[in-house]
Amino acid sequence: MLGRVNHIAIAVPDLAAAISAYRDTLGAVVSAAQALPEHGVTVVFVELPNTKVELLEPLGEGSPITAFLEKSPAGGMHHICYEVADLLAARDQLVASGARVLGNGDPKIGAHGKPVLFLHPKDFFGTLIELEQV
Ligand SMILES: CC[C@@H](C(=O)O)C(=O)SCCNC(=O)CCNC(=O)[C@H](O)C(C)(C)COP(=O)(O)OP(=O)(O)OC[C@H]1O[C@@H](n2cnc3c(N)ncnc32)[C@H](O)[C@@H]1OP(=O)(O)O
Ligand SMILES: [Co+2]
Repeated sequence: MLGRVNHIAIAVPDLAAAISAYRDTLGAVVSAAQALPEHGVTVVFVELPNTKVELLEPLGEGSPITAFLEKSPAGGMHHICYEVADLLAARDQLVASGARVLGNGDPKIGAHGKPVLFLHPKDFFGTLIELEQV
C-alpha cells in the first residue's frame, strides 16, 4: 500500500519564524506560502533531496491543528504523509481492517493538488498519518 514518504509535517505557532529558521539558519529552499482554508492551515514546503518538510500554522477558526499547538505551544511533529497509488482502494482496505479514516472518509484535495486522507493517530502508535494519491 505505502509508497514514498511525501512529507513530514511540523506544526508551528509562527510560520514566518519557521520559514526563516529553515531558509536562513538551515539554508534550505522553502516554497511560497499556501493558504488552504479548506484545511484550516497555511503551509510551506521545505524542499529536500529525498522528501519534503511541511511547515504548517493554523488558518482561521476551527483549525484542526489548534488543539495540537495548545498542547505543544512551541510546535512539534504533526504528521507523516505516505504516497499511495490508489487512495480509495487504500481507504477501503483500511476501513475494512478497522482503522479510522478522519472526516467523512472522502478525500480532500491537498497542498499538491492531489487527493489526501488522514488516519487517526490512536490507530497508528500516536502518529497522525496522511495518505496522498500519486
Ligand atoms: C496542507 C494540506 C494537507 C497536505 O496536503 O499536506 C495537510 O497536511 S492538512 C494538515 C492539517 N489537517 C489535519 O491534520 C486533518 C486531520 N487531523 C484531524 O482531524 C485532527 O487534528 C485530529 C487528528 C482528529 C486531532 O484533533 P484534535 O482536535 O487534536 O482532537 P483530540 O484532542 O480529540 O485528539 C485526539 C487524540 O489524538 C492526539 N493527537 C491529536 N493530533 C495529533 C497528532 N498530530 N499526532 C499525534 N497525536 C495527535 C491528541 O493528543 C489526543 O490524544 P489524547 O489526549 O491522548 O486523547
Ligand atoms: Co500534510
